[in-house]
Amino acid sequence: MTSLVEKSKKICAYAAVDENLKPNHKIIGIGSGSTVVYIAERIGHLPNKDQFTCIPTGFQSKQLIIDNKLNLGNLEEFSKIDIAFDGADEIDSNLNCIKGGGACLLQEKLVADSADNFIIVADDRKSTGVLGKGWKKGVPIEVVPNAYNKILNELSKIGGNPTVRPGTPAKAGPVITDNGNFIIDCDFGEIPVADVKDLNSKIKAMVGVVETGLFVNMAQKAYIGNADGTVTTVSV
Ligand SMILES: O=C(CO)[C@H](O)[C@H](O)COP(=O)(O)O
Repeated sequence: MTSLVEKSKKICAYAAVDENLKPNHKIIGIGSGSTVVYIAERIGHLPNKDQFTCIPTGFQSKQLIIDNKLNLGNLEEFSKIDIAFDGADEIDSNLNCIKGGGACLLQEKLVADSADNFIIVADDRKSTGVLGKGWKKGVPIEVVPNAYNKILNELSKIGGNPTVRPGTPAKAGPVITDNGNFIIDCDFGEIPVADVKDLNSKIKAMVGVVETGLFVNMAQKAYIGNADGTVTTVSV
């Protein structure tokens, strides 16, 4: 039986596609995770699906595009994306997000940054208003492998509690991203909305950091699927 959470992922994803994908859109960014599965599914059901080229944010995303028989593109060829849809691990009241729970944050941020419209889809557990309130695993940070120890020290110095994400039990040693890097998850406790941008800049300034999972002022809209079957839309 489909769980309420799964249903809420589906309704928000379907609503996001139905209300935002326009006839003039040609290039679509497809994010990663379990909620965007329904984004690809919905686009795959459209009679005009052949008019779109979809840009993936990682291995799983690429498979979603292929499985739904959508046209697959890449950022090298299409550097300007009309609209991108993605999930989130947590969303604050300004639509800043923590992303990277699935270790795809670098490609996700590249696609979001290239998109004219960036739409978040998530079930209502993710919309807490303050980053770090519900998502307790920390901010995902992609780092060059041989810099991890240096960056662990630097993150501790700015008040974080960092750990290298383990690949166990599937793999001994750290998770390796689609880009061949490590992920550090760094808990900063609750991050006030006014502090998110500054924290992101501090982490980005550390040499060896490739990208952070803090998506600051990137999303224009979020579609939140509620357990009662309704969808809440938030815009900035
Ligand atoms: O950032 C991500 C992957 O890196 C995902 O978008 C995020 O983890 C949300 O996933 P889900 O829709 O399964 O909750």
